[in-house]
Amino acid sequence: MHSREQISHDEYQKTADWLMSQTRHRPQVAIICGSGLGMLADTLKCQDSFAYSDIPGFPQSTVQGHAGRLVFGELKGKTCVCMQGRFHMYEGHSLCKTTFPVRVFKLLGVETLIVTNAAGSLADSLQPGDIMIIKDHVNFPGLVGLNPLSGPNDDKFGPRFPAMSGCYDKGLRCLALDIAKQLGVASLMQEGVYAMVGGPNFETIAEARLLHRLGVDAVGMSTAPEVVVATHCGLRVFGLSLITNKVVKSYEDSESVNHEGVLEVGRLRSHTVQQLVTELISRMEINNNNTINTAV
Ligand SMILES: O=P(O)(O)O[C@@H]1C[C@H](O)[C@@H](CO)O1
Ligand code: HPA
Repeated sequence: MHSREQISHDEYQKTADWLMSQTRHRPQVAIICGSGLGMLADTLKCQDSFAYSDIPGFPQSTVQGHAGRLVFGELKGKTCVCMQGRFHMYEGHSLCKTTFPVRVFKLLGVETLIVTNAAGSLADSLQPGDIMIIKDHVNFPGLVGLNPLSGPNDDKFGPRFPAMSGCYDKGLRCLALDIAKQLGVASLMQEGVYAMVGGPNFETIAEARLLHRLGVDAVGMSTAPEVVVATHCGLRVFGLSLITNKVVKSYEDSESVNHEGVLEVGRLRSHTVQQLVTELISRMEINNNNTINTAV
């Protein structure tokens, strides 16, 4: 684990410059697709897509259900960039590598980041197939010093000590709940607290009980570092957890979770997640006025 690896501003800039030389899209919104949720990119029109292996400086995806493609395109009048596949700490990436794309998005002019993930539920009110709007998170690796912002601060991106108290935008959370009502899927949706654990193993029963007692509603292995870096550099953030399984909390329970089951729930709910994200992007207000840059 190289958690203290540093990436210079120039390296982020080089990747952003390369992307801007390859596509005329200038994205306002970035989407990170969680396990089994890569179909979110399919909604984009006028696509330009790049394999991660072709993008200078980009890490590689190694997890099944994470295709490893960056897709640019238009959605309901907004320009978007979508990561079909994210990077996890448990793959052996340093935290600054797992969050590398977020700073590149900032340099591309992105203003809003939408993060999605697959997660197991601890709250009794959350069933597999439900969608949790992330209200807040507990960054367990971060609490013990595994933080992508560790090391010298890059003041060009943000301050040394960024506040995280309002990191999931309240206006977007309210808008998403409103959209859920209009789409007739409000019964599937509620707000909750996501916790990131390091993975790659799923939780023991004792760990599940601990998380439950701490007030965690859903647990996963990603998202928090991306949100920390996004908030540090001033991006507005919206997050969704697709609940793919109930975390086993009882010694009497003979069920156990596996990655195939996680991906399967992603496929089953793909249409609803797509509709929600599309409507949210369509209705969100954007301050800047990026459109396709015909000069490139
Ligand atoms: O990328 P996400 O957080 O959606 O992936 C979750 C956590 C693990 O990577 C995997 C477990 O099935 O899904
Ligand atoms: N625990 C951790 N990560 C997960 C889970 C889980 O139960 N389900 C999907 N990702």
